[in-house]
Amino acid sequence: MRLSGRNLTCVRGGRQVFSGLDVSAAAGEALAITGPNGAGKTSLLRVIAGLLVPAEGSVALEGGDNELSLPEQAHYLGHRDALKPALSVRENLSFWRDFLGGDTQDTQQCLAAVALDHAAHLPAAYLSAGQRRRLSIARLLSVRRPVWLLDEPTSALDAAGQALFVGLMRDHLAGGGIVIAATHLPLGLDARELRMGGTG
Ligand SMILES: Nc1ncnc2c1ncn2[C@@H]1O[C@H](COP(=O)(O)OP(=O)(O)OP(=O)(O)O)[C@@H](O)[C@H]1O
Repeated sequence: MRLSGRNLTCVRGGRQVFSGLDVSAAAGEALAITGPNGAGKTSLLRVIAGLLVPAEGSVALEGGDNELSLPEQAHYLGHRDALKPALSVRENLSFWRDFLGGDTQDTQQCLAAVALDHAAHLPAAYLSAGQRRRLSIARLLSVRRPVWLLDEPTSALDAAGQALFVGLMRDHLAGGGIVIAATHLPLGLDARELRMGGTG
């Protein structure tokens, strides 16, 4: 399996954010997208996730499931944790698992994997920033998808949370998954780097 984007150009608000960009990652590989604020890291992730249409170029996943589109085979973990504050931790995760569908996993086990099982009954509104991030990470586990697109995934995580997440990324890579992460911090695992330049 290989994800490849060719000759990608992204225009936002009438301004070219990047152009002629190639990006690729093979099964079992982590790619760290780095660069200064405004370089276009989030924009690139959103193009790969199918949330932004590139002005030029295209992205494809070779060797994936031919019946599914790339966005259907990818998780996008953005800056903001997409949680419903009035729902409990468990209900939030169940919602995402049912919404995303496909190869679903046991909710309680996913919460245990991010050390949130003790808080399963709490409304998401009560969670700390780090706990909200852990719940978002549990979404990656609740439905198996080969491509993880992560925007600053370790923001708000404490040292234990970062170590836990590194372990989950390693497991995902060992299972033939792909990780593409926009980050200002080292990912904590072997990763190829794609450095994006600032455009001022
Ligand atoms: N909705 C939008 N409309 C217009 N311009 C936008 C929009 N979203 C982002 N941009 C612009 O696109 C450029 C790239 O933004 P992007 O968020 O991709 O950068 P980034 O590298 O992820 O930055 P950071 O490190 O600060 O997260 C910025 O100049 C930003 O102002």
